[in-house]
Amino acid sequence: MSSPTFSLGWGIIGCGSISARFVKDILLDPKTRGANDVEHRLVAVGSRSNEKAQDFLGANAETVRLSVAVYEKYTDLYSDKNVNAVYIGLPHTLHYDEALAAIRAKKHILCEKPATTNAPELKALLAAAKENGVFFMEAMWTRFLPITTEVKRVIDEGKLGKPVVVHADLSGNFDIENVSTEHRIMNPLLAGGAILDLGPYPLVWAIVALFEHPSNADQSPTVTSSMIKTPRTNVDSNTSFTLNFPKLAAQAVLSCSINLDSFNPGVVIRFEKGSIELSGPVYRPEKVTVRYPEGSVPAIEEKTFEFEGGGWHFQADEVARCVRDGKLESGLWTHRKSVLAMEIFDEVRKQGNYVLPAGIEKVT
Ligand SMILES: NC(=O)C1=CN([C@@H]2O[C@H](COP(=O)(O)OP(=O)(O)OC[C@H]3O[C@@H](n4cnc5c(N)ncnc54)[C@H](OP(=O)(O)O)[C@@H]3O)[C@@H](O)[C@H]2O)C=CC1
Ligand SMILES: O=C1OC[C@@H](O)[C@H](O)[C@H]1O
Repeated sequence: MSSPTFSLGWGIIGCGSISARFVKDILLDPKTRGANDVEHRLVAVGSRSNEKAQDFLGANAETVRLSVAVYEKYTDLYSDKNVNAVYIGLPHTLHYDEALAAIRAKKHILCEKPATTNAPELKALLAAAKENGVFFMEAMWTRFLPITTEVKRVIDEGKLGKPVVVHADLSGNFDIENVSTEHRIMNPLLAGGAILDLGPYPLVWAIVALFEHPSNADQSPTVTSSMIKTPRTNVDSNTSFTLNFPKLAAQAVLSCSINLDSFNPGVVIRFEKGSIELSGPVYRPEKVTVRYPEGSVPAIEEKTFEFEGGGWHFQADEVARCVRDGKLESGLWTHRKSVLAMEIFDEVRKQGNYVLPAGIEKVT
């Protein structure tokens, strides 16, 4: 007899752009992606504006047919007994306060990237999650894509030998000469700039290929970085950071920009005996090209990954499975990896002298 499907009730905080994409994905039938064991219910949304929440629900053909509670105060959503897990879709600087409030209300958490504004905030959140016995995961959706599982398979198979260098970039053109200085990408009060918004994606590929490598033995890399800031608001427009993994004798050369389009391939992982290239946006690559050592048959292998939806649902399935199984963290995107990411970003900001306005970092 097959096990019953586990159903997770979601409360969404913030009716902005990424929340809309996440909701659209979780309302797709999980069977379209081969997930027969979990399903998702949209139970409630929290927005500072009731009108905006109604528009948010009205914009999605699926949600108009559902009965979804709307809360104008985020804290009221945390008290809704029907909400099992809260998705935090707010600008970076609000992740800490809102996740903490939801944790204290005993809700499981999926929190957008970067998990917090700095590492001390994240460590405090994780301690609170542990104390309250709730699951917490940073929404690093790229780690849960089928293409990422394939990249791991190729690395683990060992035909390419040891990884030596990872090159990865994520750029996005936000028209920074003209966009409002209030926009979250420009506004220092919302920790704007490239490193915290786009940096998590080149970094995830360094974590997949190098940090997770068994020979790295869980060692944190050393960090060297450089930043250019936009004179309009002094947030970083272009940042490069290099990570050295001494145990592996391997390096990641990573970058992110908010004033350029992305380029292809955005990720190249070079090994002793071959390479892996990923094309398409580095947050959701579509094609993987593996170049095997000379004489291999085949010498080159290409695979394209397609699925229904945007790809944010795979991480939601992970949350549902972990909650079902009583886990407090994911085994794939662990607390350790989120803390590592925040520690790297803290160091990059320190070396680039990117100081956030007083009071923005709630724990220092
Ligand atoms: N995983 C992914 O692919 C992506 C992740 N992100 C991450 O998601 C987060 C949100 O980004 P995004 O959805 O693009 O941002 P948006 O600006 O589109 O939405 C953020 C929402 O937060 C709420 N909010 C509450 N307080 C504020 C405030 N002071 N200023 C602005 N908004 C506020 C608003 O919702 P309301 O008014 O309804 O309360 C707003 O709509 C970021 O941390 C970003 O890194 C972003 C894009 C893609
Ligand atoms: O997570 C993200 O991915 C895509 C980018 O355009 C966006 O700014 C960022 O937050």
